[in-house]
Amino acid sequence: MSRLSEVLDRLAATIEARRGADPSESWTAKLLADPTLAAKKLGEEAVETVLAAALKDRDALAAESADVLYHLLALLAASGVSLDEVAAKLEAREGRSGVAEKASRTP
Ligand SMILES: N=c1c2ncn([C@@H]3O[C@H](COP(=O)(O)OP(=O)(O)OP(=O)(O)O)[C@@H](O)[C@H]3O)c2ncn1[C@@H]1O[C@H](COP(=O)(O)O)[C@@H](O)[C@H]1O
Repeated sequence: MSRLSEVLDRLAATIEARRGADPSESWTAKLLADPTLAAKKLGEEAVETVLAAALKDRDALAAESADVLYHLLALLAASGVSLDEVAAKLEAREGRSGVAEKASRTP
């Protein structure tokens, strides 16, 4: 398993463990209690990621990417979408050509 897979697994478990925790003491618990807030924060972090890339700021790009991954995991947990469901979507795309698929959808 890659280092990223391992840390994401640990983070997902930490997020699950925050269910029912006091939102005034845990940002994660606050996101879990409010999927709309989680979606908004994910959008903000995505924009900050795009800006970091545009500025060619490698360190900021890595840091903002970490924010995106954390907030995506929190949004999925808040919305009741399991990581297995996301994995199934990715698995279904394995081996397919993105370019060919896009072309087949274009009249
Ligand atoms: N990985 C994170 C993580 N990444 C970001 N954040 C929080 O997400 C919030 C982002 O909000 P803002 O964008 O408003 O804050 P900001 O990023 O400081 O502001 P900008 O620099 O973006 O303007 C901040 O409060 C960060 O602390 C995180 N909060 C928690 N975790 C993980 O979740 C675990 C549980 O933490 P609790 O949330 O405290 O239970 C932690 O041990 C970490 O592993």
